[in-house]
Amino acid sequence: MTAVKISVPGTTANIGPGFDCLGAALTLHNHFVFSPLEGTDSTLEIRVTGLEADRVTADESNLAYQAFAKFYQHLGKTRPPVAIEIELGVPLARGLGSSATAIVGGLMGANQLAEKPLTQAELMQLAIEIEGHPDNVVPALLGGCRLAASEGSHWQICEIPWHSDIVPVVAIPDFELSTAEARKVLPTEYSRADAIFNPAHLGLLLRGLETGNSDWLRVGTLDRIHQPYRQTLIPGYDAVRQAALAAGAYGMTISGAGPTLLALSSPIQTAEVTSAMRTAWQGEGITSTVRSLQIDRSGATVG
Ligand SMILES: Nc1ncnc2c1ncn2[C@@H]1O[C@H](COP(=O)(O)OP(=O)(O)OP(=O)(O)O)[C@@H](O)[C@H]1O
Ligand SMILES: N[C@@H](CCO)C(=O)O
Repeated sequence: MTAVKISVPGTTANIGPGFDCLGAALTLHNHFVFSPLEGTDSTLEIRVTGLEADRVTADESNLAYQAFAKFYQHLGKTRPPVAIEIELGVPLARGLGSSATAIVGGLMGANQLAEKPLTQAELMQLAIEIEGHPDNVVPALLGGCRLAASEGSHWQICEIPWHSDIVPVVAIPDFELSTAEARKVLPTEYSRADAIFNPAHLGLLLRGLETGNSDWLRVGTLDRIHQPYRQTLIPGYDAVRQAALAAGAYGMTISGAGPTLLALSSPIQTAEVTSAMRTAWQGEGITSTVRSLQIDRSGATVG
């Protein structure tokens, strides 16, 4: 078997009220190459290059390898010696689904090397089990904007139309926030008012994403499940949000678990929104990279 190459897009999860169920794939990618290791005693070699490469472990604790190992454990087979090359284009622990890329990359690499015993749906199920929630791994695997809802252990996945007039602008600060930390600050119980607020706003958001209706997007990005609790972990959140809205963004949310902030903008306002978010963060003493992206339609690809 020769080497297999897998490309996996980063993602923006939640998009406001869609906590743990809605996410979209973005046009920034991590690349993985899996090669059988032959003619050596070693069972694992990992090389990481690209963005903040020194922050990713190159041993058995590596998340892409953990997913690779989980695949063989699921099949009840011994995992083969493997060399993994990882080229990072998705910033780590910033709310852009870097962990989902590693999980999807590791599972797909293993499936290819094993000559595809699992279907895409089975890989998706395993990926959701490893990540613990579907909103990053599903769009990372399938591409597009996806809503995931479970019935017992079975998942219904629905593609959400994303209007061409909506540009995702991501403002990525130069500090990390791990998903585990950002989940710790969430309450375990919510009021009835909050339980009503979120599904109403999610419905509005989905119609806003489909139609490009600016009022539905503005109101539909509001949320009471995670953002009110997490925004305190993101210095400059209020300033960047006000700047993005003043520059004409339809709405602004925390991307995934943060700290990246996601503005939804019309194409004509994108340059202004981008510059306003960068300047607002600069005013708080925080350096950021602000990029306007597109929705990745392909998901994880082989070759
Ligand atoms: N390409 C990769 N290969 C191996 N491990 C990775 C890779 N990318 C990310 N990781 C691991 O995932 C961790 C980040 O996961 P975390 O869930 O905290 O953030 P995220 O996935 O970037 O954000 P979010 O889930 O909010 O979108 C990294 O610290 C690293 O351990
Ligand atoms: N839905 C997840 C996405 C980040 O992995 C969260 O907000 O915690």
